[in-house]
Amino acid sequence: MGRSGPGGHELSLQQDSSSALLLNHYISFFNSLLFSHCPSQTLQKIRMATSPRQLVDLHSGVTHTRIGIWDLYEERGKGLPRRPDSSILKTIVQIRDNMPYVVRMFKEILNIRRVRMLLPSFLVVQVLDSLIPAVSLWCDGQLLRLVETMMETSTVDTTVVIHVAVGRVTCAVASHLLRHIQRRMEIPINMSIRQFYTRHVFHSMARLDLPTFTDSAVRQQLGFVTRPRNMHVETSLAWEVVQDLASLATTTTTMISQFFVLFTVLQKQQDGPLLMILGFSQSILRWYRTQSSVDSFSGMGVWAATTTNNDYIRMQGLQVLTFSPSHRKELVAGNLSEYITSQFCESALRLGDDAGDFNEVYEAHSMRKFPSITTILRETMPELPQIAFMLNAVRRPTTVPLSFASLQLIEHVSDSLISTYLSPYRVFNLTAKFAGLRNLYELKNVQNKVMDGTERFPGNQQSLISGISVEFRNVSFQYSDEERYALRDVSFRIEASQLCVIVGGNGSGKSTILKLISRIYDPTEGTILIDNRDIKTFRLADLRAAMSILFQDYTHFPLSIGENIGLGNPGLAQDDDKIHEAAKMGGARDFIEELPDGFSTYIDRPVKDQYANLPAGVTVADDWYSGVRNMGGLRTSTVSGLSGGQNQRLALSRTFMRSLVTDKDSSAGMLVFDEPSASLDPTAENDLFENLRKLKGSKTIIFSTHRFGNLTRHADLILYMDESVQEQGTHDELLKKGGEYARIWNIQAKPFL
Ligand SMILES: Nc1ncnc2c1ncn2[C@@H]1O[C@H](COP(=O)(O)OP(=O)(O)OP(=O)(O)O)[C@@H](O)[C@H]1O
Repeated sequence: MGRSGPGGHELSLQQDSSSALLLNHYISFFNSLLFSHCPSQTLQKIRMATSPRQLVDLHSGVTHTRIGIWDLYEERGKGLPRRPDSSILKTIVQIRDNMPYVVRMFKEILNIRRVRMLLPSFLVVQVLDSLIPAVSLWCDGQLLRLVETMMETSTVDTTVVIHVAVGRVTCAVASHLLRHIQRRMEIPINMSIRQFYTRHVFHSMARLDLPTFTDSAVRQQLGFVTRPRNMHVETSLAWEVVQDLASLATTTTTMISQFFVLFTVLQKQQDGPLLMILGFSQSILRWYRTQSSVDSFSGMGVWAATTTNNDYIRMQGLQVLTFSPSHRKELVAGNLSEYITSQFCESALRLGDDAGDFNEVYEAHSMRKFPSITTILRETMPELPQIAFMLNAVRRPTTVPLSFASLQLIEHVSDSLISTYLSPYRVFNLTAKFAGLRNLYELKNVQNKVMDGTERFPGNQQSLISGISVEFRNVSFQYSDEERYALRDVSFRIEASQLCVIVGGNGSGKSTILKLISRIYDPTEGTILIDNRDIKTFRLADLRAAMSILFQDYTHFPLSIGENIGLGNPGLAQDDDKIHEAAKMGGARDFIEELPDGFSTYIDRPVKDQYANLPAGVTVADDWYSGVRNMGGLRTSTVSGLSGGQNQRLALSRTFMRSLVTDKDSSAGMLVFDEPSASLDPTAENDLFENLRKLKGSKTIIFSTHRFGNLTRHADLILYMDESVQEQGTHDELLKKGGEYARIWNIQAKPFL
């Protein structure tokens, strides 16, 4: 367990391992009793696990501690700030900087009619509520006076007793009523504010392009603004700020009024000042005790923990494999259950019971140490005022009951005072919320990375009828944070109304070309020309309206099937006839019409029906709910999963929405398909190719695929990709060339022709 210099570390670990070998045989034996459901041969295979604990200096300042299966590395003395930007000065500066956003928020929410009507009344009710503790304290003070008179004269003043009783009951009833009224007003205020800011955030987010939306800094900004703030009630950030500020103001009112009452009550008491000092110092010492214990963990400084224990890592992996629904299909089909159970048991036995997650293991480890003298002293300090009180009581025993009651009263007030004003969390919380408000307002100023152009496209709408030309000139592209180039020095030209098929292996850059054509990204180097002009000069909205793109990783929107298709052309998204026509073109109409709600069916409805708490084992389909479900027309579920091919037909229908509805309405001059036929059955694939061949000559079609088949033979241009364009030409030219394209064609397509 001793320290050693660098290099001695591994050696001493091994020594410890061997000395623990015998012990672990016994551990394994006991474990075998525990894990009796594990196969017997498992037990024979068990090797020894050791949990040596060592403290070894790796290099100056960094210590390594072995805690069970975990390796903890600490850089002592290099304290991390307890919270980022936690200095008082920084906090004040942050609050000052963010104040304009808070003022703006107040102005805006007061423009909402319902809020303008309810918020002032809400604040008045809150202030009234905050005065109740002072009234209640006054009643307590009257009780103290009663005790005092009782001790002096041995009589009880019944009028005071009645006053106190009535006062207390009134306080309780008033408090309950005021809270009820607050809650009643709070819900509609919150709903109105939330609606207002949801619209604001929705607009700011919907306009973001892909590189900006996926940028980590933007995601952080979005996260703070959009994450659900409360598990049960979805409150808005703005409302939280209002609530926090109001609560700060009302707590201050409570404190001042309580102080005033306390002062009035105690000034008539002989040892009042002493009791004040004792009561407050007790609260401060108690606060200090809790603060110090909060400090102790962060006092560890910079640290990191890891485990290299294969058994532990594998056990975690096996648990995920077993409990996650996403692996269940393969687990069952692969007949894996017996194997993974035996593997899990083996690893569990080797590990023993002391392996757990780092926090648990660390806690167990730190509990072994005895508390230090300073910790014990710190724990006992809050008792000192009580001792002083008792010493004083010995001097004047007759005042004990009254002084004791007063002391309790003072402590109650001082405890809540200190926890309110000395709590750093409250201040930091408010500062963080102010910063969140700033993020919320700044969201609409986030600049998209793909800059918009200024020129209209096309200059003449009629020109789209004969397609769009595309040219890549020495284009290279790197995804952000990737070292590798996805495309390197790519050059080609597709003339207007040509059919171009891009082929190549996985990761060869086919999809990336399509993303650059639609300006999802801009090239890192080189230029893309559309109709002989730099693509960056055109307005993005025009460019995208002139193209119809089907991405490989097509997703369904959480909307109805009809709207999913309709959104292929937002201008016609409400036109049912066109949607049906597009569905027919995509080969989806027949199966959609068989669905329970036809084109109105949701594949995965974003709002779930609510049912009374289901007892274990009872499903929604059971009789209990049939009455309400039949009456309300509730369905057991939305459409349960579509096949891969049906999904692809929906995707094609969405693409056809823009391009093929009717020639008159069609605004797209270019159709771009990224591997659209992989899951289609042969008939559907054939229908698709027929449709595309018919369009040849009137629209530019770019089609990316792994499959060398019918379409490549009809292509005006084939690009064979592997990071850059390896071969290009027509089918016959490339076959004649006898390169990679010809080789793969011979393997893949020729035997079927
Ligand atoms: N969003 C991304 N972020 C980082 N790298 C990416 C991203 N998308 C693709 N890549 C990388 O860029 C390269 C080209 O990918 P691309 O998707 O263009 O290939 P592909 O030819 O379409 O492949 P496949 O046939 O498998 O669909 C690959 O190395 C891939 O890993």
